[in-house]
Amino acid sequence: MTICVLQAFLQDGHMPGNNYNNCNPCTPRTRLERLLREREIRKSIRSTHSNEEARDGNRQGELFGNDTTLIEGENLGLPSEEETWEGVGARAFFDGCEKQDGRPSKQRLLVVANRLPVSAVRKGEDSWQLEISVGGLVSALLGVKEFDARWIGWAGVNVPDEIGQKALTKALAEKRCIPVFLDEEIVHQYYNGYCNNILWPLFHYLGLPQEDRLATTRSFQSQFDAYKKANHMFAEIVNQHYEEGDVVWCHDYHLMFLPKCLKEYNSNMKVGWFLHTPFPSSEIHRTLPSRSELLRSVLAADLVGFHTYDYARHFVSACTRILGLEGTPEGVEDQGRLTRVAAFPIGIDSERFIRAIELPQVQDHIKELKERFAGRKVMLGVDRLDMIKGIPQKILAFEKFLEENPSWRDKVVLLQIAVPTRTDVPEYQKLTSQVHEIVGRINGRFGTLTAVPIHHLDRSLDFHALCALYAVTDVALVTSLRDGMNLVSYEFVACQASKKGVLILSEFAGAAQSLGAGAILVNPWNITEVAASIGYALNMPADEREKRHQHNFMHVTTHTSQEWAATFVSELNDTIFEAQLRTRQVPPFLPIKEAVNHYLTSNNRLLILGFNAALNEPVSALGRRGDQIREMELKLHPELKEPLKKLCDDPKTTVVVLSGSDRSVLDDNFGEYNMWLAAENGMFLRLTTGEWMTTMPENLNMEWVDSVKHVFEYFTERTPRSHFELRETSLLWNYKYADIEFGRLQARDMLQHLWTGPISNASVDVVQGSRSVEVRAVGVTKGAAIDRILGEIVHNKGMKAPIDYVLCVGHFLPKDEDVYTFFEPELPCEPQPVARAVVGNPIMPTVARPLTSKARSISMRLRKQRSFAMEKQANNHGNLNAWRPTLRDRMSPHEGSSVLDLKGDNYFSCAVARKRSNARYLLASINDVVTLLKELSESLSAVDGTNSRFQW
Ligand SMILES: O=P(O)(O)OC[C@H]1O[C@H](O[C@H]2O[C@H](CO)[C@@H](O)[C@H](O)[C@H]2O)[C@H](O)[C@@H](O)[C@@H]1O
Ligand SMILES: O=c1ccn([C@@H]2O[C@H](COP(=O)(O)OP(=O)(O)O)[C@@H](O)[C@H]2O)c(=O)[nH]1
Repeated sequence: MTICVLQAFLQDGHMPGNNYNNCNPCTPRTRLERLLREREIRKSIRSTHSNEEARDGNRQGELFGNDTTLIEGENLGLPSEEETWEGVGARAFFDGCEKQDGRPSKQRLLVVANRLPVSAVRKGEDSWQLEISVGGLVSALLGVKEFDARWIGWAGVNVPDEIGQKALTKALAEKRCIPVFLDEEIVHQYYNGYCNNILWPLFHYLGLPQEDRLATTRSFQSQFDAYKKANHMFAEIVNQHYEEGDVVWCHDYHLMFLPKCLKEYNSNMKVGWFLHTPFPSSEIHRTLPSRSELLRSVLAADLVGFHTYDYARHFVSACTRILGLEGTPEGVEDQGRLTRVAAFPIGIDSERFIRAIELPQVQDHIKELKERFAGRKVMLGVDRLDMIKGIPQKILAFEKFLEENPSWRDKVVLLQIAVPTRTDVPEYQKLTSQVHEIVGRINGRFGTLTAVPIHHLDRSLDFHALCALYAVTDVALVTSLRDGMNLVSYEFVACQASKKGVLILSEFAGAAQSLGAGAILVNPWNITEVAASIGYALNMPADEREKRHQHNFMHVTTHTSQEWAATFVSELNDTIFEAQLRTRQVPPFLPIKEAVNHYLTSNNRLLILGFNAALNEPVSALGRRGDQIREMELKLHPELKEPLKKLCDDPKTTVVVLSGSDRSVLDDNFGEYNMWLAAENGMFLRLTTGEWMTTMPENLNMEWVDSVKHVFEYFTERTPRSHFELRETSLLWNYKYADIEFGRLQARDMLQHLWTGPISNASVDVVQGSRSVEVRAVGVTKGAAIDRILGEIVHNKGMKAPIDYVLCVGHFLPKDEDVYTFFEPELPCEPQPVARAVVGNPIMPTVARPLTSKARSISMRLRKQRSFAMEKQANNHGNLNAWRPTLRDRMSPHEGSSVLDLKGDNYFSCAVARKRSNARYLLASINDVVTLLKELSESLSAVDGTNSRFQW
């Protein structure tokens, strides 16, 4: 559904379907407008659909098996092959998205999760019995019916033989399931080892196992290798079944590597990843040896989802702190690519539970239970037997309650369903014994000949028995030490329409964020508090129970699993739609070959190169800590030394390094080359064989320096690992080595002060970098300086032929991007007025000398030519496109010899590692700059000896 709507957007920018356009003519423009519109459509489809269902006699109830054992032909809630379409009433919304038979097609969805919704039990060489798997992930996804879904996963069993694999594949196909066959060794290392012994406890704040507690001979590394291998096996099966346009939805911590594998196979695949567990604070995640690799793999997805905002925030923070990437309110950005990160709280198929309570077999169960526990209040715990569920803590709190409230001892019973899980992992085996021991002790202590206070079951219940239990419960006790969401709490609420029992809920379960107002929230580690809450719940007056229940019931019935899945998929589609929009605004990558060819065929070339983040040595990925002294100095990339030398020595090439850095930094790095250095955004200029001179405008006001210095000192003192540079014409405060979040907060404060405080009236420009704040004299930009620099170069070289090739490469601040547009005829650009510098300026270096008058006159000529071009453009304002002046037009030699002779294709402006830019092209990283300059220099060697057309 969603994909059809969005595809139609992409094609013509209009919502498909006349009906829709008639009722609301506005076309959604923003992301939020689009998502709201989609939600409206979904609601409308759903209400039509449920009316039809009511008319047809409620089909959904039949879709779900009544027992945990399924025999062939029974359905799972996933529609069968024939049932891929429902909701005839939706047709109006699907014009242009119809199948050949006239029915709208549903969004195809590949759900990839470690565990299939069924586990297989072998009954013979080629016969299998399928049982519903237990766990929140399965329960939630079975409720999702709006998609043409297939489920890819492990069937929970080792099938070494081909006959068995074929038969199981066939049996699963009927349930729209596709198996991934993992052998025993992989399961042991990947599932029991890396997933359940490392990631699971870590993500639930239980820490990493000590290396000596990892299964004897198995090291962390071999488990991680198995994890990656298993993820590749999942990817292989996805690739086999993938069809263009499919949404691939990867689930959980088992498959953190999968998004990367899938994108490597097909970068156009729409990939979402959702985590069902908590994502811990970055301080916990950073203890994981494979922390960066896992984060990067997940970031390959288009959309990353979590149950709560907290988990999403932790993830973004881990990416910022561990990978050094940019976290934004939308997600995580890496070199212009955005991975959207958001919270999508899961829900349940509440209708299914509400309807189940009315079924005769459930009513029978309810009757039986009521009789069995007559005269006693029923307390209930339903959990997998997992250490995160806090079962021992729960039982101990119950013991404390009985101890302190003797009058309740024969009036209350705790039913604890503890579903065995991950039984091959030693920690889980230990937990089973521990729980048995505590239950035995308490029953021994408070039991009588005819009754015990705790009924503990080490098994799962079928759906109807579970619903009956939920319905007769007075107090549900969820004491998870950490829990991604906890659907048991939702299911309990859904089954309590008549009883309106009380929910005691751990504040460490994701569900606490949604059901917190109606439940009694507890800290499960505080046994005294939980015991007191039990007393409070058992004694709660009816009107309070009613109010609390209504609050929770409303949430559970509106935030369903259907809504959850539809929202996730809808956002995933929209994320891709937005990325496409963004891509259209992003310049293309530099065609290096073309740039080299034009370089070779030109006679007078000018290379303008930025330094910071364009030519410097990037910090190695492995050693990347970003906080060490050795990384703080700007150093020319070692691989650039040779090519740069060659380019500088070429008589037909002039190289200028144009940087914000001060003169000493440029002297240190480039002093040995035959090139021009333009320091402090072009305020100082020197040919490396000569002295520094200044191009600084004479009326530059620098009175603000002391006040700004004072502000920068203040923030530097209070922001560890930040530093500031006092340059001649600007001050730069840099926090790239500081704690990134703290640095950002400090920068916000600083900017606020600079923009609105006493300095706001000074003639300064405050320039915000990604991890810096710079204050410059007003009007100082690289673009403004280039005019004067060119004037000096042209004069100095006594240039005879015009410059017929310009390559301008840098990671420039947006403010300095006017350097790209300087050479562009189409874009307006205001050069700064040029005037002689004042040598006596308080912060002027004594060694710098002003521009020569000849250079100034050339620079003036350049500027005149520019305004002539712009005038021409302005005169054509009726039809701007009718006359587009080329640089040749602009620089036509009506004042003597021409300076520039650029056709559009001889000008290559290029932004490094930026997502949006006024440059014509992009280079992804410094490494690409290295490749480019190497190729240019090598091309010179290839044509060595042909330089006789020397034109200078
Ligand atoms: O498949 P198993 O290893 O036997 O484990 C069962 C599932 O446990 C986890 O469930 C989580 O998902 C629930 C729904 O989002 C959530 O409510 C709960 O808090 C989580 O613990 C696990 O994440 C699943 O992958 C397992 O299948
Ligand atoms: O005997 C049982 C006990 C539990 N469940 C289901 O197991 C899921 C547990 O999900 P939850 O989110 O609470 O925790 P998880 O086990 O996924 O960590 C719920 O949907 C329960 O209905 C079940 O089917 N049979």
